[in-house]
Amino acid sequence: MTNESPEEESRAPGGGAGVGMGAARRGRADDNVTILTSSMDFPRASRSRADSANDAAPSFTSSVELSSSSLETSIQTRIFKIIVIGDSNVGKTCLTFRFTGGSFPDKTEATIGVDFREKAVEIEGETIKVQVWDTAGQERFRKSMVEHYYRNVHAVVFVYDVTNMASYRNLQTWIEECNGHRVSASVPRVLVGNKCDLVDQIQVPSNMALKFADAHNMLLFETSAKDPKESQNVDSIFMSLACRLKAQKSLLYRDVEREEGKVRLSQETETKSSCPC
Ligand SMILES: Nc1nc2c(ncn2[C@@H]2O[C@H](COP(=O)(O)OP(=O)(O)OP(=O)(O)O)[C@@H](O)[C@H]2O)c(=O)[nH]1
Repeated sequence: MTNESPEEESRAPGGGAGVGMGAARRGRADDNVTILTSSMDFPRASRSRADSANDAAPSFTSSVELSSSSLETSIQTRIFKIIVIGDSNVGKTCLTFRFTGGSFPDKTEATIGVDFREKAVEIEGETIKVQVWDTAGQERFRKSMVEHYYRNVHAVVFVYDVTNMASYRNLQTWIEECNGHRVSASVPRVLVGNKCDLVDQIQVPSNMALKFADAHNMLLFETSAKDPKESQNVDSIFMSLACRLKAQKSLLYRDVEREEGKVRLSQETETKSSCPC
């Protein structure tokens, strides 16, 4: 299956990985992509209890219950699960907040376990729910949850802080953790350098990050969850993944049809080429 090699599709237009406060992606006017609802912030019981990692488990359970209560909607609407991974304090919560809520949170606390946020978007006429899992960066708040993060994941966003070289160096560890949980190579991954608004404090040069992204077949986004001018670029991180996932699924449908001996491509496959992402 051609789109089972995300490496090719992950390149920014023009061949190389995209970089530079989203310049490569800004030109992609989302003509075929509409954000339908502002956001849905799932109950965040986990934030109020910082005592132990085990406290995170009830929070997860309550979110699962919420999901099953909206089963009817889920049957009609595809859900893409995207997890956001990286060191503590790199801005994972702020990025997910910016995408799902359109704003920068006044105050954040360390994520305990996981927070879920969801946003409905329309891509080529199909409504898709992008479910973002904002994971804890601190080891002590991750322990009991890691298996849940990676289960049935559709895409992964690796985040580092451009003003913190250690957070960049640690990316290798996060990638190893991801691979260690048997996340398939066909699961799209992107790299995000956050806090680009702090121009005087940048420690991670773009070309270094670009090489790393290239070596791992990832698209690179350098952006800022804080800078409102970057909000479209933050949206592009998640929308590019949603578009790729939609395209992948379309090809899967096509392959099923082939197996059944049908030659004609499904309509969804035919519309793939018009996806702006
Ligand atoms: N200047 C600047 N600060 C940011 C940006 N994004 C996040 N921050 C700040 O960085 C700090 C950490 O942000 P979080 O989003 O909570 O970090 P996190 O990666 O979710 O941290 P954990 O939950 O511990 O894993 C907060 O003080 C944010 O206000 C950004 O783009 N620019």
